[in-house]
Amino acid sequence: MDKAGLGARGAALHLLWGVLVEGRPMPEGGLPGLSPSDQARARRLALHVLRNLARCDAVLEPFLQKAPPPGVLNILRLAVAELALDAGQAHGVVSAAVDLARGEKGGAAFSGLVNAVLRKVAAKGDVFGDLAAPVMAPWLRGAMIKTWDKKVVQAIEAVQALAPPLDLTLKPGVGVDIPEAVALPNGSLRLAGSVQVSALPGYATGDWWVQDAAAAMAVPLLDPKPGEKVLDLCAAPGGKTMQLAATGADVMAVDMSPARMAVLAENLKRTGLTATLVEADLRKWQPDGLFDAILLDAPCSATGTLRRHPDLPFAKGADQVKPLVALQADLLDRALAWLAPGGRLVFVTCSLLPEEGEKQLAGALRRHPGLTVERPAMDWVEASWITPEGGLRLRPDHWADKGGMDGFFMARFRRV
Ligand SMILES: C[S@@+](CC[C@H](N)C(=O)[O-])C[C@H]1O[C@@H](n2cnc3c(N)ncnc32)[C@H](O)[C@@H]1O
Repeated sequence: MDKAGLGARGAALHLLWGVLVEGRPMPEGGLPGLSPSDQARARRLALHVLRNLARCDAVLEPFLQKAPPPGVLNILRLAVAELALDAGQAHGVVSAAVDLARGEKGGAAFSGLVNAVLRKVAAKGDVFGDLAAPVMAPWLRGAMIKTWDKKVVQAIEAVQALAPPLDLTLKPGVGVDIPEAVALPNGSLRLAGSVQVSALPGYATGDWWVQDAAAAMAVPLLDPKPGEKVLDLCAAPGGKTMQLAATGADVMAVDMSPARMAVLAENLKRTGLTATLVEADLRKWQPDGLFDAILLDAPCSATGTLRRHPDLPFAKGADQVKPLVALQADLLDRALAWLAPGGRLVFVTCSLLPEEGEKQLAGALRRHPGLTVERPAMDWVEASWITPEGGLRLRPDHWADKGGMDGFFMARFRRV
C-alpha cells in the first residue's frame, strides 16, 4: 500500500462514483495499477459505504449546511465508513480525505470543510453509535413487507448491514486445516473478516472453493449419484458445477457468458475436477439426449445477495424483475423437457422475491401436469425453511447467530 493509502481510497471513490452517480454495478474484474491487497481494500471500503450509505449520511448531516458536490460527499462518506468499520486500517483517514479532496476536480475549495467535519466525526469515537441498520431500497422493502412481517424484514436488514463471512465448500474426502474456520451444519467452512483467499491452506491444491453456505445447499437437494448424467444450466462461474463433479456424476455445464465460462474452466483446473463445458444461450440450445438430474441456477434479481453486492439496488430497479421472471419460467420449461422419465430438476434463484421463487414453483406445477415437488430431506435443513409446497426458502437472517446466509429459493421437481 502507498504510505497514505491514497491508491486504495482513490480506487474506492472511483467504484463509488460508478455506482452512486452513474448507476452502474461494481465491476467484477481487477482494479488496474493496484496491488492485490490494495484492490481488496478498495473494494472493501466501497462496500462498507454502500452497505451503510444511510448511516454515513446521517453521521455527516449535522455538520453539513448543504450537500457538497458528489465527489466530495463520497470522500466524506468513505472516511466516515472507514472510521466506523475499518478501525485497524484507519490511520490517517482525515488527512487522506483532505488530500483526496484537494485532488478532486473542484474539490480543493472543500478541503477545509472535509478536514473540519471529519475531525469532529473522528472525535465522536463510536461513529455509527446506535443508528439503526440501513433499510432496503423502497421497491424491495415494500415487496419484502408484503411477503414477511416487519420483524423478519428488519432481521434481514440487520444481516445485510454486516460484511459477510467467507464460506468455503470442501471437496469431499479432503482434510482442510484452517484453525480459524468454523464448520457449519451443512459442511461449509466459515471464516469471519477479510481474508486473502489465495493465501489460505488448500487453495493451491484445490481442496475447496468459495461459495456461500446457502448456495452450497442446491447440490445436496439435487443429490446426484456417481455416474448419473447431470446437466448444470447457468453454470458459471461454477461453484455448483464443482460440487456436482465432485460427486462422481457425469456433468455437462452450460452458460452463455464466455468470460464467466473462462473462470469456470480455471476453477475446474485448480480443483482437478472435470465437466463437459458448453458455451450457449439456453433459449436456443438443445442437448442431444436426456438427463437423470438437472440443476437450473437461473439468472435473477440477486436480491438475496445484497450483503455481498450492496451496489445492486443502485443499478437495478423493480422494472428489471419482470423480464427475469419470464426468462426463468422459459428456461425452466425448456429444462424440464430435457429430463429423462423419473428424472429430477432443482430450480434455484438467489432472490428474496416470491415471483422468482415460490411463484415460479406454483407456475411450473400449473403448466406441467405430472410434475411433483420433493421436500428437502437434508437433516441440517430447519423445518421452518421449507414452504408449504415443499420449496426451500433460505433467508439472510437464517443462521443469523452464525453470520447469516445469502437469500435463495430452491425447489426439487420430479418428472413422473
Ligand atoms: C446465478 S448465475 C450462475 C451461478 C453458477 N451456477 C454458480 O454456482 O457459480 C447465472 C448465470 O446464468 C447465465 N445466463 C443468463 N442467461 C443465460 C442464457 N440465456 N443462457 C445461458 N446462460 C445464461 C449467466 O451468464 C450467469 O453465469
